[in-house]
Amino acid sequence: MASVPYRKDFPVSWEELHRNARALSWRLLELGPWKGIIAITRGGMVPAAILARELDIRLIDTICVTSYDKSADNDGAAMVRGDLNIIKSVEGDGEGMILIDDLVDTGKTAQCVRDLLPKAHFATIYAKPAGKPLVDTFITEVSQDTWIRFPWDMDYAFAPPMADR
Ligand SMILES: O=P(O)(O)OC[C@H]1O[C@H](OP(=O)(O)OP(=O)(O)O)[C@H](O)[C@@H]1O
Ligand SMILES: Nc1nc2[nH]cnc2c(=O)[nH]1
Ligand SMILES: [Mg+2]
Repeated sequence: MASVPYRKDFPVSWEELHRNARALSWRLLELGPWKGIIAITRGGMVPAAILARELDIRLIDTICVTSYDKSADNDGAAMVRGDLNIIKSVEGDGEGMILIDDLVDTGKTAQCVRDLLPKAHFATIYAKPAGKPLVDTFITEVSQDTWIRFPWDMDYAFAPPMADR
């Protein structure tokens, strides 16, 4: 699929993220029982912590991945996509495990981790259309041309009046 330019900015607050992660927990609670959670670093770690609390899961593992070339600049939306690199994987096929990430965009990360852990239940908070078919459970769909800004990537800053923008 040809890459889609990001035209819209979608800032997410801590409160909104927490609410969505709890909504995801409700859905997953109905689908359990679960043996544990595998968080896809780094974006999957905060959702994993919230799921673990709500589902009373103590077994949390990580699959450690880098995908975007951080050399372009520090703004994710402007970053150049690089090859996916698995720094650390998980033993087994993922059976009984929730595999969690913050979002699925092109589906490149999802495809890679699904190939490694084919029996895991892959869940995300946000999904864009290109990656949506690879996700078993997600909460909120956003358009392909939207860049989601997570609370851990943002700081409080002055916003100029709309008339001045
Ligand atoms: O569907 P894709 O196009 O593969 O994009 C989705 C992935 O991109 C982001 O991670 P990123 O690689 O930016 O790293 P991070 O989680 O460490 O921030 C996000 O957390 C997903 O893991
Ligand atoms: N923060 C963030 N990272 C991404 N990686 C791929 N798509 C996105 C996105 O929309 N937001
Ligand atoms: Mg990620």
